[in-house]
Amino acid sequence: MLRIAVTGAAGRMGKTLIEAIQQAEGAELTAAIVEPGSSLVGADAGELAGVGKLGVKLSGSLAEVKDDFDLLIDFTAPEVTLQNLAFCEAAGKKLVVGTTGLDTDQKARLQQAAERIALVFAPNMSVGVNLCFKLLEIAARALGDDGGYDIEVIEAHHRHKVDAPSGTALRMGEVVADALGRDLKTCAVYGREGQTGPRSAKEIGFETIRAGDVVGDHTVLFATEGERIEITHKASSRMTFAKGAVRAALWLADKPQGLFDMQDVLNLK
Ligand SMILES: NC(=O)C1=CN([C@@H]2O[C@H](COP(=O)(O)OP(=O)(O)OC[C@H]3O[C@@H](n4cnc5c(N)ncnc54)[C@H](OP(=O)(O)O)[C@@H]3O)[C@@H](O)[C@H]2O)C=CC1
Ligand SMILES: O=C(O)C1=N[C@H](C(=O)O)C[C@H](O)C1
Repeated sequence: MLRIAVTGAAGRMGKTLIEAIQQAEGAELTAAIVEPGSSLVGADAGELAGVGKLGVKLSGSLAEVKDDFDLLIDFTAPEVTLQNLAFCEAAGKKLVVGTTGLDTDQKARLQQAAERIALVFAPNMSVGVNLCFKLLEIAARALGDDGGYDIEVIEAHHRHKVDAPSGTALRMGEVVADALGRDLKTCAVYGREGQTGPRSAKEIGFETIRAGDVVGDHTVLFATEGERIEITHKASSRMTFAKGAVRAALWLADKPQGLFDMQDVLNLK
Protein backbone atom coordinates (compact mmCIF):
# COMPACT_ATOMS: atom_id res chain seq x y z
CA MET A 1 0.00 0.00 0.00
CA LEU A 2 1.47 3.39 -1.04
CA ARG A 3 1.52 5.77 1.93
CA ILE A 4 0.68 9.28 0.71
CA ALA A 5 1.04 12.67 2.41
CA VAL A 6 -0.76 15.80 1.16
CA THR A 7 0.55 19.35 1.70
CA GLY A 8 -1.81 22.32 1.48
CA ALA A 9 -4.40 19.93 2.92
CA ALA A 10 -6.85 22.74 3.70
CA GLY A 11 -6.75 24.15 0.17
CA ARG A 12 -9.25 23.57 -2.64
CA MET A 13 -7.08 20.85 -4.17
CA GLY A 14 -5.81 19.56 -0.82
CA LYS A 15 -9.31 18.63 0.36
CA THR A 16 -10.18 17.07 -3.00
CA LEU A 17 -6.95 15.05 -2.91
CA ILE A 18 -7.81 13.65 0.52
CA GLU A 19 -11.15 12.47 -0.89
CA ALA A 20 -9.52 11.01 -4.04
CA ILE A 21 -6.89 9.09 -2.04
CA GLN A 22 -9.59 7.69 0.21
CA GLN A 23 -11.40 6.34 -2.89
CA ALA A 24 -8.24 4.90 -4.52
CA GLU A 25 -7.12 1.28 -4.42
CA GLY A 26 -3.48 0.69 -3.51
CA ALA A 27 -3.00 4.04 -1.78
CA GLU A 28 -3.79 5.44 1.64
CA LEU A 29 -3.57 8.87 3.22
CA THR A 30 -1.11 8.66 6.10
CA ALA A 31 -0.22 12.34 6.63
CA ALA A 32 -1.76 15.72 5.87
CA ILE A 33 0.00 19.04 6.35
CA VAL A 34 -1.40 22.54 6.77
CA GLU A 35 0.41 25.83 7.32
CA PRO A 36 2.54 25.94 10.48
CA GLY A 37 0.54 27.58 13.28
CA SER A 38 -2.81 26.93 11.57
CA SER A 39 -5.76 26.52 13.94
CA LEU A 40 -6.49 23.28 12.03
CA VAL A 41 -3.40 21.47 13.38
CA GLY A 42 -4.59 18.38 15.27
CA ALA A 43 -7.98 18.19 13.52
CA ASP A 44 -8.88 15.07 11.51
CA ALA A 45 -7.97 15.30 7.78
CA GLY A 46 -11.02 13.31 6.70
CA GLU A 47 -13.39 15.54 8.64
CA LEU A 48 -11.75 18.62 7.07
CA ALA A 49 -12.30 17.12 3.60
CA GLY A 50 -15.89 16.14 4.39
CA VAL A 51 -15.33 12.38 4.01
CA GLY A 52 -15.67 11.40 7.67
CA LYS A 53 -13.02 10.60 10.26
CA LEU A 54 -9.85 9.00 8.80
CA GLY A 55 -7.70 8.94 11.93
CA VAL A 56 -5.07 11.14 10.24
CA LYS A 57 -4.33 14.27 12.26
CA LEU A 58 -3.43 17.48 10.41
CA SER A 59 0.18 18.38 11.07
CA GLY A 60 1.92 21.78 10.93
CA SER A 61 5.18 20.44 9.45
CA LEU A 62 6.47 17.74 7.14
CA ALA A 63 9.35 16.98 9.52
CA GLU A 64 6.87 15.87 12.20
CA VAL A 65 5.45 13.15 9.90
CA LYS A 66 8.74 12.22 8.19
CA ASP A 67 8.42 8.48 8.90
CA ASP A 68 4.73 8.25 8.09
CA PHE A 69 4.72 8.48 4.28
CA ASP A 70 6.47 7.35 1.06
CA LEU A 71 5.21 9.95 -1.41
CA LEU A 72 4.07 13.56 -1.11
CA ILE A 73 1.40 15.22 -3.28
CA ASP A 74 1.88 18.98 -3.33
CA PHE A 75 -0.60 21.49 -4.75
CA THR A 76 0.32 24.70 -2.89
CA ALA A 77 2.32 27.73 -4.06
CA PRO A 78 5.77 27.90 -5.75
CA GLU A 79 7.81 28.89 -2.65
CA VAL A 80 6.07 26.26 -0.51
CA THR A 81 6.58 23.61 -3.20
CA LEU A 82 10.30 24.42 -3.35
CA GLN A 83 10.62 24.00 0.44
CA ASN A 84 8.76 20.70 0.24
CA LEU A 85 10.97 19.60 -2.66
CA ALA A 86 14.10 20.20 -0.54
CA PHE A 87 12.56 18.15 2.26
CA CYS A 88 11.66 15.25 -0.06
CA GLU A 89 15.08 15.29 -1.70
CA ALA A 90 16.84 15.10 1.68
CA ALA A 91 14.46 12.44 3.03
CA GLY A 92 14.33 10.33 -0.17
CA LYS A 93 10.55 10.73 -0.66
CA LYS A 94 8.80 10.60 -4.04
CA LEU A 95 6.85 13.71 -5.08
CA VAL A 96 3.87 14.65 -7.27
CA VAL A 97 3.73 18.42 -7.90
CA GLY A 98 0.63 20.13 -9.31
CA THR A 99 1.54 23.67 -8.25
CA THR A 100 1.65 26.16 -11.15
CA GLY A 101 3.41 29.51 -11.54
CA LEU A 102 6.96 28.18 -10.98
CA ASP A 103 9.67 30.30 -12.62
CA THR A 104 12.55 28.94 -14.71
CA ASP A 105 14.92 28.61 -11.72
CA GLN A 106 12.28 26.81 -9.67
CA LYS A 107 11.65 24.36 -12.51
CA ALA A 108 15.42 23.80 -12.78
CA ARG A 109 15.45 22.83 -9.08
CA LEU A 110 12.87 20.12 -9.82
CA GLN A 111 15.08 18.80 -12.61
CA GLN A 112 18.08 18.79 -10.27
CA ALA A 113 16.23 16.98 -7.48
CA ALA A 114 15.10 14.34 -9.99
CA GLU A 115 18.67 13.02 -10.03
CA ARG A 116 17.96 11.66 -6.53
CA ILE A 117 14.19 11.20 -6.26
CA ALA A 118 11.27 10.35 -8.56
CA LEU A 119 8.95 13.25 -9.43
CA VAL A 120 5.85 13.90 -11.52
CA PHE A 121 5.36 17.61 -12.30
CA ALA A 122 2.41 18.66 -14.48
CA PRO A 123 0.35 21.85 -14.74
CA ASN A 124 -2.78 19.80 -15.29
CA MET A 125 -3.36 16.24 -14.10
CA SER A 126 -6.62 15.60 -15.96
CA VAL A 127 -6.70 12.92 -18.65
CA GLY A 128 -8.69 15.25 -20.93
CA VAL A 129 -6.21 18.11 -20.87
CA ASN A 130 -3.31 15.76 -21.50
CA LEU A 131 -5.15 14.32 -24.47
CA CYS A 132 -5.68 17.91 -25.67
CA PHE A 133 -1.90 18.49 -25.54
CA LYS A 134 -1.55 15.60 -27.98
CA LEU A 135 -4.37 16.89 -30.21
CA LEU A 136 -2.78 20.35 -30.23
CA GLU A 137 0.53 18.94 -31.40
CA ILE A 138 -1.23 17.13 -34.26
CA ALA A 139 -3.29 20.21 -35.18
CA ALA A 140 -0.32 22.57 -35.14
CA ARG A 141 1.79 20.25 -37.33
CA ALA A 142 -1.07 19.72 -39.79
CA LEU A 143 -1.88 23.44 -40.09
CA GLY A 144 1.82 24.35 -40.34
CA ASP A 145 3.96 27.33 -39.42
CA ASP A 146 3.17 29.17 -42.67
CA GLY A 147 -0.41 27.93 -43.01
CA GLY A 148 -1.87 31.35 -42.24
CA TYR A 149 -3.56 30.31 -39.00
CA ASP A 150 -3.56 32.79 -36.09
CA ILE A 151 -3.19 31.03 -32.73
CA GLU A 152 -4.76 32.25 -29.48
CA VAL A 153 -4.97 30.51 -26.09
CA ILE A 154 -7.96 31.53 -23.96
CA GLU A 155 -8.38 30.38 -20.36
CA ALA A 156 -10.93 31.02 -17.60
CA HIS A 157 -10.61 30.23 -13.88
CA HIS A 158 -12.24 31.07 -10.53
CA ARG A 159 -11.72 34.42 -8.84
CA HIS A 160 -9.24 33.00 -6.28
CA LYS A 161 -6.58 31.90 -8.77
CA VAL A 162 -3.32 33.78 -8.17
CA ASP A 163 -1.23 33.05 -11.29
CA ALA A 164 -1.89 34.02 -14.92
CA PRO A 165 -1.95 32.73 -17.54
CA SER A 166 -2.67 29.32 -16.06
CA GLY A 167 0.07 26.69 -16.11
CA THR A 168 -2.09 24.68 -18.51
CA ALA A 169 -2.47 27.60 -20.95
CA LEU A 170 1.28 28.16 -20.93
CA ARG A 171 1.92 24.45 -21.58
CA MET A 172 -0.63 24.52 -24.45
CA GLY A 173 1.29 27.48 -25.91
CA GLU A 174 4.58 25.59 -25.53
CA VAL A 175 3.20 22.47 -27.20
CA VAL A 176 1.97 24.48 -30.20
CA ALA A 177 5.12 26.63 -30.41
CA ASP A 178 7.38 23.54 -30.26
CA ALA A 179 5.36 21.78 -32.98
CA LEU A 180 5.76 24.86 -35.21
CA GLY A 181 9.44 25.44 -34.44
CA ARG A 182 8.68 28.75 -32.67
CA ASP A 183 10.10 29.94 -29.34
CA LEU A 184 7.25 30.80 -26.96
CA LYS A 185 9.52 33.20 -25.03
CA THR A 186 9.71 35.46 -28.07
CA CYS A 187 6.37 34.87 -29.80
CA ALA A 188 3.94 35.01 -26.83
CA VAL A 189 1.70 38.07 -26.48
CA TYR A 190 -0.09 38.37 -23.12
CA GLY A 191 -3.36 40.34 -23.38
CA ARG A 192 -3.83 43.34 -25.65
CA GLU A 193 -4.78 46.95 -24.97
CA GLY A 194 -4.78 50.29 -26.80
CA GLN A 195 -3.36 50.94 -30.27
CA THR A 196 -1.77 47.54 -30.76
CA GLY A 197 -1.60 47.63 -34.55
CA PRO A 198 -2.59 44.56 -36.55
CA ARG A 199 -1.74 41.14 -35.27
CA SER A 200 1.58 39.68 -36.42
CA ALA A 201 1.41 36.30 -38.17
CA LYS A 202 3.63 34.30 -35.80
CA GLU A 203 2.52 35.52 -32.41
CA ILE A 204 0.68 33.22 -29.98
CA GLY A 205 -1.79 35.26 -27.95
CA PHE A 206 -2.96 34.53 -24.39
CA GLU A 207 -6.19 35.83 -22.88
CA THR A 208 -7.13 35.31 -19.24
CA ILE A 209 -10.55 35.43 -17.57
CA ARG A 210 -10.94 35.33 -13.77
CA ALA A 211 -14.53 35.03 -12.57
CA GLY A 212 -16.76 33.31 -10.03
CA ASP A 213 -16.27 29.60 -9.47
CA VAL A 214 -14.98 28.47 -12.89
CA VAL A 215 -12.96 25.29 -12.21
CA GLY A 216 -10.83 25.60 -15.36
CA ASP A 217 -11.62 26.17 -19.06
CA HIS A 218 -9.02 26.21 -21.84
CA THR A 219 -9.43 26.83 -25.57
CA VAL A 220 -6.80 27.00 -28.28
CA LEU A 221 -8.09 28.78 -31.35
CA PHE A 222 -6.57 28.36 -34.81
CA ALA A 223 -8.19 30.97 -37.07
CA THR A 224 -7.68 31.89 -40.72
CA GLU A 225 -9.79 33.53 -43.39
CA GLY A 226 -12.77 31.27 -43.95
CA GLU A 227 -12.53 28.95 -40.94
CA ARG A 228 -11.74 28.50 -37.26
CA ILE A 229 -10.69 25.39 -35.36
CA GLU A 230 -11.09 25.32 -31.58
CA ILE A 231 -9.72 22.69 -29.22
CA THR A 232 -11.46 23.13 -25.87
CA HIS A 233 -11.33 21.45 -22.49
CA LYS A 234 -13.68 22.33 -19.61
CA ALA A 235 -13.17 20.94 -16.12
CA SER A 236 -16.35 20.85 -14.06
CA SER A 237 -14.88 19.25 -10.92
CA ARG A 238 -11.47 19.37 -9.20
CA MET A 239 -11.82 15.61 -8.73
CA THR A 240 -10.55 15.18 -12.31
CA PHE A 241 -7.20 16.76 -11.28
CA ALA A 242 -7.08 14.89 -7.96
CA LYS A 243 -7.71 11.49 -9.54
CA GLY A 244 -4.94 12.22 -12.04
CA ALA A 245 -2.54 13.11 -9.22
CA VAL A 246 -3.30 9.84 -7.39
CA ARG A 247 -2.82 7.94 -10.66
CA ALA A 248 0.56 9.68 -11.05
CA ALA A 249 1.48 8.73 -7.47
CA LEU A 250 0.71 5.04 -8.04
CA TRP A 251 2.60 5.11 -11.37
CA LEU A 252 5.63 6.65 -9.62
CA ALA A 253 5.73 3.99 -6.90
CA ASP A 254 8.33 1.79 -8.65
CA LYS A 255 10.42 4.60 -10.17
CA PRO A 256 13.70 5.19 -8.28
CA GLN A 257 14.38 8.70 -9.68
CA GLY A 258 13.67 10.97 -12.65
CA LEU A 259 11.40 13.86 -13.66
CA PHE A 260 8.17 12.81 -15.40
CA ASP A 261 4.93 14.49 -16.48
CA MET A 262 1.37 13.29 -17.08
CA GLN A 263 2.21 12.44 -20.70
CA ASP A 264 4.57 9.80 -19.25
CA VAL A 265 1.98 8.58 -16.75
CA LEU A 266 -0.72 8.28 -19.44
CA ASN A 267 1.68 6.82 -22.04
CA LEU A 268 0.94 9.68 -24.44
CA LYS A 269 4.54 10.36 -25.53
N1 LIG B 1 -1.79 20.46 -11.81
C1 LIG B 1 -3.13 20.48 -11.69
O1 LIG B 1 -3.84 19.60 -12.22
C2 LIG B 1 -3.76 21.57 -10.90
C3 LIG B 1 -2.97 22.53 -10.32
N2 LIG B 1 -3.51 23.44 -9.48
C4 LIG B 1 -2.57 24.35 -8.80
O2 LIG B 1 -2.45 23.93 -7.45
C5 LIG B 1 -2.12 25.05 -6.63
C6 LIG B 1 -3.10 25.14 -5.46
O3 LIG B 1 -4.40 25.44 -5.95
P1 LIG B 1 -5.65 25.55 -4.96
O4 LIG B 1 -5.80 24.29 -4.19
O5 LIG B 1 -6.78 26.05 -5.77
O6 LIG B 1 -5.14 26.73 -4.01
P2 LIG B 1 -5.49 26.99 -2.46
O7 LIG B 1 -5.05 28.38 -2.18
O8 LIG B 1 -6.91 26.61 -2.19
O9 LIG B 1 -4.56 25.95 -1.69
C7 LIG B 1 -3.20 26.13 -1.44
C8 LIG B 1 -2.95 25.64 -0.05
O10 LIG B 1 -1.56 25.68 0.30
C9 LIG B 1 -1.49 26.10 1.65
N3 LIG B 1 -0.21 26.57 2.10
C10 LIG B 1 0.34 27.77 1.89
N4 LIG B 1 1.51 27.84 2.53
C11 LIG B 1 1.69 26.66 3.17
C12 LIG B 1 2.71 26.08 3.98
N5 LIG B 1 3.80 26.80 4.30
N6 LIG B 1 2.57 24.83 4.45
C13 LIG B 1 1.48 24.11 4.16
N7 LIG B 1 0.47 24.60 3.40
C14 LIG B 1 0.59 25.84 2.89
C15 LIG B 1 -2.55 27.16 1.74
O11 LIG B 1 -2.88 27.43 3.07
P3 LIG B 1 -3.75 28.77 3.42
O12 LIG B 1 -5.12 28.48 2.95
O13 LIG B 1 -3.63 28.83 4.91
O14 LIG B 1 -3.09 29.91 2.71
C16 LIG B 1 -3.69 26.50 0.99
O15 LIG B 1 -4.45 25.69 1.84
C17 LIG B 1 -2.11 26.26 -7.56
O16 LIG B 1 -0.80 26.51 -7.99
C18 LIG B 1 -2.97 25.78 -8.75
O17 LIG B 1 -2.69 26.46 -9.94
C19 LIG B 1 -4.84 23.47 -9.21
C20 LIG B 1 -5.68 22.56 -9.77
C21 LIG B 1 -5.20 21.54 -10.69
O1 LIG C 1 -5.65 27.08 -10.05
C1 LIG C 1 -6.47 26.27 -10.56
O2 LIG C 1 -7.62 26.13 -10.12
C2 LIG C 1 -6.00 25.44 -11.67
N1 LIG C 1 -4.76 25.53 -12.03
C3 LIG C 1 -4.09 24.78 -13.03
C4 LIG C 1 -3.41 25.69 -14.03
O3 LIG C 1 -2.91 26.77 -13.66
O4 LIG C 1 -3.33 25.32 -15.20
C5 LIG C 1 -4.92 23.68 -13.62
C6 LIG C 1 -6.40 23.86 -13.60
O5 LIG C 1 -6.82 24.52 -14.74
C7 LIG C 1 -6.94 24.51 -12.33
